[in-house]
This record gives sequence, C-alpha cells and structure tokens, in this order.
Amino acid sequence: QAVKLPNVTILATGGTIAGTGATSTTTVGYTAATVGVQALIQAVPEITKVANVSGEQVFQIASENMSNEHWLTLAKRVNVLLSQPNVDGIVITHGTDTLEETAYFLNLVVKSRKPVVVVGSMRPSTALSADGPINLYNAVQLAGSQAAVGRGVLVAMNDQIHAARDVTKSNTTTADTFRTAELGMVGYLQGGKPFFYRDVTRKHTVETEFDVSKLDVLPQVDVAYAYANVGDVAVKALVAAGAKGLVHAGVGNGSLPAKTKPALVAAREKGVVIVRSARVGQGIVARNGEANDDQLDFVVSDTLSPQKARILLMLALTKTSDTKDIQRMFYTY
Ligand SMILES: NC(=O)C[C@H](N)C(=O)O
Repeated sequence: QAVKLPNVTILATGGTIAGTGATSTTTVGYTAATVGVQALIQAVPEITKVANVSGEQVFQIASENMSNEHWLTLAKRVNVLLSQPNVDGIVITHGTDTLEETAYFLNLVVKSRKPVVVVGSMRPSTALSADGPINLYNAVQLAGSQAAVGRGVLVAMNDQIHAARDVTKSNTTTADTFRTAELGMVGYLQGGKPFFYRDVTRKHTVETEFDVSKLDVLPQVDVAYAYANVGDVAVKALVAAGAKGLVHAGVGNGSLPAKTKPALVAAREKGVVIVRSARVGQGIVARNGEANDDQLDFVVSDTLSPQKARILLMLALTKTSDTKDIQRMFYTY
C-alpha cells in the first residue's frame, strides 16, 4: 500500500540559498536572491519522494532588506495556507542574516500547530559543497513530519533543529553559523528524519495574544546600541524620528551608560516604551538590577537578544502601551 506523502508548501523569499556566484569557489562576493523557487525545488528532486511539494515565490530579496511589511505579508500568507486542510506544513527559504528575526516574528503570529520551518544556506547554489540542497531537503522532511507539530517555528540548518526564540546567527560565513548557545538546540536531522530532545517552554503560535491578520504596519521600534564612550545621540535621533518603542542594547547585564540614561528617561516621559536588553548574547537581563526599572517604568528583555526584543515590543505595542502588561509578555514569550 502506498504511503500518503505530506503536502508541504515552500515559500521562497530569496537569500543565499537562492544565490549564484561566478565560479564554484565563489563563497563570498556572490549575488543573493537570483534563483526562483521552481529551480530551487528542481535542484533537489529527492524532496518529491518525501513530500508533495509546491512552491510560491513570495519575495526575492537578500534578507538584510527584510522589513516589517515583508513580515506581515509573509505571516498572512502562512496563516492562510495553514488554515487549508490540504497543507500539512510550510518551509520558508530565507537569507540567513535576519533569518532568526523572521522565525521569531512568525513564532509569535502564526495561528496553527502545523510545522513551519525556516531554512537558508551559507554558500550560494553554485558553490562547491553548497549547503542549500541538503538544508532544503531536511527542512521539507521536518515540515512534513508529525514530530514537528506544535513545537512553534523551527529553524533547520546544518543537520540541526533550533527553536525560533533562542537561535542566532553566530558566525559571519561558516556553514555551522546557527547556534542556540547556552539554551541548546532542540534536535537533529539525520538520514532525513527529525530527532527531538527538548522543547522551548515559552508560549508561541496558537498560544499567543497577537493577531496580524488586520495589520498593514507595525509600530516603529528601534534599537540603540551601547559601547564605551556612547552618548545620547542615537536615542535622541530615534525618538525624534518617531519611535514608539526603543530597545536599549546595553552592556553587560543591560547597564545604562550615564550619558545615555537621561535621554531614555526623557523618552519614557514622552510615552516611548523602553526595553532594556543586553548586547552580550546570553543570560537574563535582571529587572531592577543595573537600573531601577520600577521607578523608571522600563521593561527588561529577559533573555531576548536586542533584535528579537524589538519584534516582541512591536507586537506588544499593537495590543497595549501598559508597561506592566508588556513586561508580562516579555516573561511569557
Ligand atoms: N547567507 C545569507 O543568506 C546571507 C545573505 N546576505 C542574506 O541574508 O540574504
């Protein structure tokens, strides 16, 4: 008796996985986002043996150009597709530079338990040992698997499975760049099969309070980065440019340099929501640790990186501007 294959839709957005270089040894200085979704699928005929695959070209961009508007378009398409009984899972091909951000955004706004897998590559399709084909094969297997149901948005790269909330790109160019350093990846892909070992305990997808179905824009939220000798120029400029929320990528445990703090306090007094995060990359930013958040009416990012804190703050601001409620969200998602 023939086995029924899962139906997996591949949504292509560009990136290096769709990139081409001049020669087989061109691994930098290639052009991202040139190969179309049908060509991506045809390059991996093996996937048609493990899933009924269909492809849609949603965008064709390098992921450094990903925008809030792209995210809203993509999320709406994912939700429409997943509401159809004939779609079992979705793979999104994506550039790696902002892949973790798109994955976390979708993790908060996809309203389905069906698998959503984000995948990219570090070498263009024309390179020796291009990693795109095996990554795509693994991603399709994962998106079609029962084991991936209900786990939130997953990232499949380099034979590893990572949860969207905690994964980050950690190396500029190597194939093993995606890491969930201290908290740990959730599983492996081996022989085309997923093996899971852990779950993220933070809420995602169907358990979140966010709904983007009627949104065309997201509130403006920006990141101000801290370093020795930093002043208040960036914070003031971002507020003047209309930011409704600001993520401060502080040093250490989210510390606020004395020359920056007054501008953040003034921004909060004007109604801008301030989230204290850390540029460190690991660990919890302690509430009332390096700053008196209760008194300043600031929010802390918990363990979210500044770029992911920006995403949660944007979505939070679509629901409320109450900082207590926003702090609750940062401890929930
Ligand atoms: N490896 C990559 O995909 C990098 C590329 N700049 C992108 O993010 O689209």
